[in-house]
Amino acid sequence: MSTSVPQPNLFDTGAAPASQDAAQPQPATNTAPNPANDAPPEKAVKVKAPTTSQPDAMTAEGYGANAIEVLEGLEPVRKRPGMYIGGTDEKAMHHLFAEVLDNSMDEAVAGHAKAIWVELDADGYLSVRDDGRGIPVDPHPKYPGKSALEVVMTVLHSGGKFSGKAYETSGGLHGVGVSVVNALSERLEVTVWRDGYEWQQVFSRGLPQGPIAQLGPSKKRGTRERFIPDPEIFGENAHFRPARLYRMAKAKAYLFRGVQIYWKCAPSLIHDTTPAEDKFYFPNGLADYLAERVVDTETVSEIFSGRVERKGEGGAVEWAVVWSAAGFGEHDGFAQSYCNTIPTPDGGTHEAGLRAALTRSLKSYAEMTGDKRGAIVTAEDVAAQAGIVISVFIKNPEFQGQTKDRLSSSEAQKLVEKALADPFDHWLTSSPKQADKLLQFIVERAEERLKKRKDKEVQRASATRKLRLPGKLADCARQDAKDTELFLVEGDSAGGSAKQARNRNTQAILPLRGKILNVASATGDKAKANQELSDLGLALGVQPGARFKEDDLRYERIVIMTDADVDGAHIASLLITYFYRTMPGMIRNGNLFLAMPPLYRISHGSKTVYARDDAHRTQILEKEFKGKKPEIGRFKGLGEMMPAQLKETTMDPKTRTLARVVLPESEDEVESLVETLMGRKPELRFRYIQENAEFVSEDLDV
Ligand SMILES: Nc1ncnc2c1ncn2[C@@H]1O[C@H](COP(=O)(O)OP(=O)(O)OP(=O)(O)O)[C@@H](O)[C@H]1O
Ligand SMILES: [Mg+2]
Ligand SMILES: [Mg+2]
Repeated sequence: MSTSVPQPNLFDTGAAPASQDAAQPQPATNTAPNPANDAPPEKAVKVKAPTTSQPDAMTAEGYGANAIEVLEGLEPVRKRPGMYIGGTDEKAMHHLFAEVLDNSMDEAVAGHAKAIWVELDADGYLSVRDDGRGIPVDPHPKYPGKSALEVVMTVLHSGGKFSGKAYETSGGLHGVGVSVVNALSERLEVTVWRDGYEWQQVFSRGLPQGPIAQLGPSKKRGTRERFIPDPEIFGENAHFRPARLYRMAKAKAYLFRGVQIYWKCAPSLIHDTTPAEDKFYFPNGLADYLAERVVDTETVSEIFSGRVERKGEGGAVEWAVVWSAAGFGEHDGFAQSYCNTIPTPDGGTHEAGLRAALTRSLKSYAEMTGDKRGAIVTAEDVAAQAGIVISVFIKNPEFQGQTKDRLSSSEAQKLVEKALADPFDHWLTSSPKQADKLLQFIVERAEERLKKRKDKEVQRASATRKLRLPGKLADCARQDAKDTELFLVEGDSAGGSAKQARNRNTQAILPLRGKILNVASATGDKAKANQELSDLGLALGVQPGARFKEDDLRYERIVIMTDADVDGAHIASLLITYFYRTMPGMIRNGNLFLAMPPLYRISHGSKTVYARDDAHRTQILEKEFKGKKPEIGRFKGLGEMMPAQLKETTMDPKTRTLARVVLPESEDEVESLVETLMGRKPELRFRYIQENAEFVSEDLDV
């Protein structure tokens, strides 16, 4: 209700001066009379009881009981068709057909009809006839003067499917369907053959065009509805599409093997390959459907199909499942489900029950045959590449929402799980060869899923880290760690050569300013050393110390590549010590390596051999160049080598030698090792690296 809030009456053009009594409560125009109000008489005249003829009924003041309308009969359907058929587009219009067909299917499923005739005439009329019991035509006890047929056609929520007496399991649920079709049809004729007579009643936009008429005796049985959608609702240009009707009719026939559906369409309406006449009859039901669907698909197994009926309990389950490695057309897998022949495109409890049953049986088969990998299989893996069709018939189904798109009856899940368990167990054990193949296939799906998840994690992790990678890192292209290498190179010039010599895909280069790395005996610029070390940590993807996690390592191998001289040895020892102190797990795991760049290049004629050190040189001279006077060159550093040389001698996995850094076995050795490496005697360090026998084991790279 409106209240008398004090308001400057800005719009008042009447006699009362607004300014004078602006502070006084002003009765707003059109409020209900208020006897306690001291309003001036001329204003009271304006106040009158609301009537429907009031022009401003849309204002808040006009919103009274009169604004609350009750739509009678089928009016609401014509006012809000979207609420009943999901819109007024072509899809919605074809839903009219579904409603009428569903009613005939209910009659067939209930065991009273055997055949359904669908016919689209040249003038746009669609008719659906069945040979069922016929809609009752006797007078309705609650609506004097009206036949049951007229009630069914004109009263929402009227029908024979509420109690479960006339129909045990039905797609019809709300008693709304055919009345909606009637409301939205320009003209609808119902013909009923029943009790020896033919009856007919005609409607237009839901309104009877006369009483029900008895046309004469007939031995036929059944119901026919012939109708044309109302152009006022669907538009002048809306027409039924033969191909669409054909598809819908055929799909229904698969869902109930006890029905034959005859299709006929005026040839003048057909502009594609849709047949003008056809008959749908599928004695193997869903198995027939799936077989037809996968006719060009290579499948992993035969179709697993079956039907279980709970006699007397009003429940039945029918299913067909097959797996394909290549997928089904554009889909890897698909699931089509139905409840009481109503499609449930959003799935629901029946689909869940099927997945659960298949998964459980498959896992127990794996266990029975001693295949441990069955443990990782989930319902998701089972369904990922499966073509699934399932249809259940249950009493009082519950759907989510008005559109019946998703089944929510928990009973359906139990029913399906129970129904499928034994047949699938049996199917598996009766053909072990096929079962093993299927199990193998599904285990692979599970492994794929796990791998994908892991890859995703790695990718995500490296994507976030990538943002923080040190600028001087030349990263490799590969995102996951497998088979990748990080070369820690001394100095920018060697870094440049290494960048040219590397395999971009798997090898990354991080140039380091080695000298400032001496963390243990650091006397110099600590801040710069820290920057260097934090760059190193970022590149590796790990954190030093307690938070080090091996799995974070961004590369499989970390290769220290320094010059083959005293300085190089020093830097290598500093790095090894740093890793040893802060991330020993990396060494223990065998991720840390030393590159073995040559010190000498020995060539004679076209023959070139590289020597790691003096001893190696002596050995080579004796073995390879005996009696000759080869040219011997000494590399002053990595930066001096041609990229191709560096690649061949030190970096290319096919030709290089890497030494894996291993931890000494005992604590004592570790102590003396650190002393040797970190002490202030460079000669010791140098010798140590040169004779790295106990410390570095040579590992030919694979
Ligand atoms: N072909 C038919 N043969 C026999 N009875 C029918 C037929 N079509 C409709 N009926 C009767 O008319 C009733 C109303 O049909 P309608 O389609 O309006 O509602 P419903 O099928 O009960 O539920 P829903 O609104 O979910 O379709 C049905 O319950 C049934 O009793
Ligand atoms: Mg219905
Ligand atoms: Mg009805």
